[in-house]
Amino acid sequence: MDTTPSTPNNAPVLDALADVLRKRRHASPDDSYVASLHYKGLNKILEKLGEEATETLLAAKDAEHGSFDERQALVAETADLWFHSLVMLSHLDLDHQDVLNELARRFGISGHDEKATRPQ
Ligand SMILES: N=c1c2ncn([C@@H]3O[C@H](COP(=O)(O)OP(=O)(O)OP(=O)(O)O)[C@@H](O)[C@H]3O)c2ncn1[C@@H]1O[C@H](COP(=O)(O)O)[C@@H](O)[C@H]1O
Repeated sequence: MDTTPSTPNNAPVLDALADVLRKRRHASPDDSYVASLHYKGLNKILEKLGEEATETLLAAKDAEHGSFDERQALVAETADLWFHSLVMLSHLDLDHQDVLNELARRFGISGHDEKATRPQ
């Protein structure tokens, strides 16, 4: 039985967001945060992504033995990280579907087994 998850339509928010991000490529940077990131370019997007990654790992440490609020803060930081990752992909003419396809391709392949097949 094929247990590979189907990617189409299992993430409607991501589909809708990717559409918005594409449309913001040529929008006015004064009217849109996403357009302002595209306008400033890849280095700015990567700087934001790095900041969000750091904020996420700090939030994860707080959440490890933390309160409900600290766990919610981790969810919010992770959403910021995902969002800025999606902006990066969009800036480079990629999107979440490319990543979901790669995860689907890997699905069910043990990381240990995959690593063992790599050239030495
Ligand atoms: N999901 C998001 C989203 N998540 C986070 N952010 C923004 O990401 C920014 C970065 O957060 P920070 O707290 O790091 O910002 P900051 O520290 O004030 O930033 P700096 O000025 O210091 O660089 C904030 O302005 C957040 O509002 C988002 N901005 C937009 N979206 C989505 O993108 C769509 C398009 O947004 P606009 O382009 O603004 O219309 C929206 O409808 C949403 O669906």
